[in-house]
Amino acid sequence: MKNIVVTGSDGQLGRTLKEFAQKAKNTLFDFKTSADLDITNEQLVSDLFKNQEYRYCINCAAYTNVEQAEKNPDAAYRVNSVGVKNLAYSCDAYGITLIHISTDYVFDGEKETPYSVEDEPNPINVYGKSKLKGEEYIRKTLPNHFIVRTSWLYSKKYGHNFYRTILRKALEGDDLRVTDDQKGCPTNTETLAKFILDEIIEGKKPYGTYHCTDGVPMTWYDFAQKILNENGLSDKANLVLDRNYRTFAKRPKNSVLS
Ligand SMILES: NC(=O)C1=CN([C@@H]2O[C@H](COP(=O)(O)OP(=O)(O)OC[C@H]3O[C@@H](n4cnc5c(N)ncnc54)[C@H](O)[C@@H]3O)[C@@H](O)[C@H]2O)C=CC1
Repeated sequence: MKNIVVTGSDGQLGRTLKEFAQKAKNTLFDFKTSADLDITNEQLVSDLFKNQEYRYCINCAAYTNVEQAEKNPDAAYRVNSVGVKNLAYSCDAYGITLIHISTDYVFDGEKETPYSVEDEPNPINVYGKSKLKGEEYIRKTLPNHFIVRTSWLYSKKYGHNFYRTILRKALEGDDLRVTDDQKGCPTNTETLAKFILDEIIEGKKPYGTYHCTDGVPMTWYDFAQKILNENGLSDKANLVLDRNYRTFAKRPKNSVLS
């Protein structure tokens, strides 16, 4: 019987894993929301891991608001770096394998071709820097780890994400102003959840760093078009290419992961 704890289980990936967990055989899941377990609290993490016989920890907990992270870097580092360090230390102490999710935003976006796991990270915003620090703590302290970088993550059912926002605004009849100055691979949380459960845990992949995306590079504008097409809204919605769209945080121009 595999015993798996999922941290940050109230986010879009956590909720997708919860749905998939119902079908998993010979596996016991313990889903911890941010209210059940604050990963920034070292003592709480250690007490929980000491008293349970977990074999894996899937860390879905993160500070994911890229814009807010610029304004409140301490909060981002607390969760994405210190919180991850706490998990890595306790996983090491109690023989637990850590499956941690990271991001395409560890790269600066200057490369013309897709980023491979061997490419040198060089984040250009606080979110990316805080996530890279988390990766580094894991590599330093815990041999039995998987770091899975993904990109432009969305769920059709859960949470706040680009897919759901475009759909909602289109249905409300709002103008959709979207930029095309970044390229990445949108990734459904279902793809990532399957990769974690089927390939990493069941497939027994070797420890290390992996990239997992839906594999089709596009701009945000292309993605918006795809969402509208998929939902039969292309003719009704007013999608406008907005090259003046500015964000507070710098974003990599190309964050396509190989
Ligand atoms: N959303 C995206 O576009 C991308 C996300 N990722 C990564 O994928 C992973 C999953 O992301 P999502 O499901 O989209 O995020 P999300 O924002 O939907 O969920 C994150 C969860 O972490 C929880 N959390 C925050 N602080 C916590 C703390 N101190 N202790 C415990 N839980 C805490 C939140 O309550 C939330 O439920 C994250 O590691 C994220 O960095 C990577 C690339 C892109």
